[in-house]
Amino acid sequence: MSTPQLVVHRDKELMAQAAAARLITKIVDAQASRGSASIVLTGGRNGNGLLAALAAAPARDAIDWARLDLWWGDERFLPEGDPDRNVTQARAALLDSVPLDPERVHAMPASDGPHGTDVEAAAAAYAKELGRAAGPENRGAVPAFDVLMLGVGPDTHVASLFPELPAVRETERTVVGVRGAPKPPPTRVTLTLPAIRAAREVWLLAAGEDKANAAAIALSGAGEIQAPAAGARGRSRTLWLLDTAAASQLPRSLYPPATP
Ligand SMILES: O=C(O)[C@H](O)[C@@H](O)[C@H](O)[C@H](O)COP(=O)(O)O
Repeated sequence: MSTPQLVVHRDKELMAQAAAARLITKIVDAQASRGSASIVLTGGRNGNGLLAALAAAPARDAIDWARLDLWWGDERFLPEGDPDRNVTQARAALLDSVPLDPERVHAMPASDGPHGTDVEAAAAAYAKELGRAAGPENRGAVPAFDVLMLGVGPDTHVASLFPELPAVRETERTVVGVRGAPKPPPTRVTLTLPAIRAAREVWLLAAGEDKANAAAIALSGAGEIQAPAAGARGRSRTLWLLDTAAASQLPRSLYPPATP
């Protein structure tokens, strides 16, 4: 697993624009080398801010939208179309305005879908969908996502992996249901750390003063059960994208980088 690298931007707007530019390049490169790209989206203000910046970026149409798979790191287990669902917000920010292949937009199940309110059945169905998309080189578990993005919560949660709750301790399953999440809504579906770590690159997004403590804890050697963001690592790259406010409490040894 890769060691985190940090990129600190002046403010959250610039962070969103720079991350969107970075994502366009990643997708175009993956499509050039492998024929298609697979990206895992995150909810939250920063994840949606990035999608809105991508929608406004002139270079966005360098992406071949029909050869892009979109997955989600977590979802609030609510009815289809609920404004609080991550997929609803992503559609409004970007997805509805680009020519994606609907078959390749892998939204997590809604609470009024085929599994009803059974969140574990919904999680198992998503795990199966991921398994179908995974090549044999990935042992059938999850695809080797090109980029998996995660917003970081003020309590160091990522996806719906909250400190000390059972989901963050999962070592076998790739997707689990969450009940009793400290942030509403309490019922959610989430990728687990093993699924997150299958990604080539993991990008953690943190902007604002309320993230400063979480970033400092997660980047200072905390354990992943207490600080889930600390366990979110990519196979070849782990990138923390921060604004100066979120970076303000990082240990001096991490930021600014030491000069040679
Ligand atoms: O499911 C949720 O309740 C949110 O999506 C949450 O997980 C969010 O991603 C982080 O708290 C970061 O949020 P911001 O990017 O809004 O700071």
